[in-house]
Amino acid sequence: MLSAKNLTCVRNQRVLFENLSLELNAGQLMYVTGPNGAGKTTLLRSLVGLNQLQHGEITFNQQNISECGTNILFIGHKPAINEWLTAEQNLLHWLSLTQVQADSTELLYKVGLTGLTDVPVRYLSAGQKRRVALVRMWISQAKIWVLDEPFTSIDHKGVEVLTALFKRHKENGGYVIVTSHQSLPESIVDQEFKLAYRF
Ligand SMILES: Nc1ncnc2c1ncn2[C@@H]1O[C@H](COP(=O)(O)OP(=O)(O)OP(=O)(O)O)[C@@H](O)[C@H]1O
Repeated sequence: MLSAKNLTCVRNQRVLFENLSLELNAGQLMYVTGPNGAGKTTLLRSLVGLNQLQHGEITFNQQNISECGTNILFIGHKPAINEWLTAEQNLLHWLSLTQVQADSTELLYKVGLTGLTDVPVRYLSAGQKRRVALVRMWISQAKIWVLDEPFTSIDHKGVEVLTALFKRHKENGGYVIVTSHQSLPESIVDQEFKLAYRF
């Protein structure tokens, strides 16, 4: 179980959230919603230990989240990709950091990036760049996926592909925490967490 207890975060003298607690079980997806500036990104970064909190504790199966690095896949809303390299070169780099054996051509086909072998990422469209960033979901062995706005710039077909991937991850006992300003299919959402804007 992923558990967060009594999280408090203050930014620029504004309390974003206070005594916030949540729990997510294996095989569940949590959809974090809220207006611009409410603190969704801050909450997601906090959940994976990338953000300093004023107060609170986050554990995964009773272990502090800071000790669970290999079990977490975090994809932020800014694509953490090297734009001077091609999609395949980025993918090969990520593969080299894992024990996963995978065919890069097949993976790029799965994410809809076929035929862009020689194109540096900086020349790709916004949606194609997003797809490069998201390819990490296909090679990840992490149980916990924390995804900030994964659907931004992604077309209808791409959203369907991602939704199917979330479903498969859940069926395999994975955890998914996702923010989106687009609505998610109800069938894959187990919990909606509404973050209010605090003044
Ligand atoms: N490191 C930081 N230093 C100062 N202020 C910050 C920092 N990180 C976030 N904030 C502020 O915290 C607030 C919440 O930001 P956050 O990005 O978490 O919101 P959000 O709900 O994800 O918004 P959006 O829907 O627009 O993406 C914003 O007012 C932002 O300026």
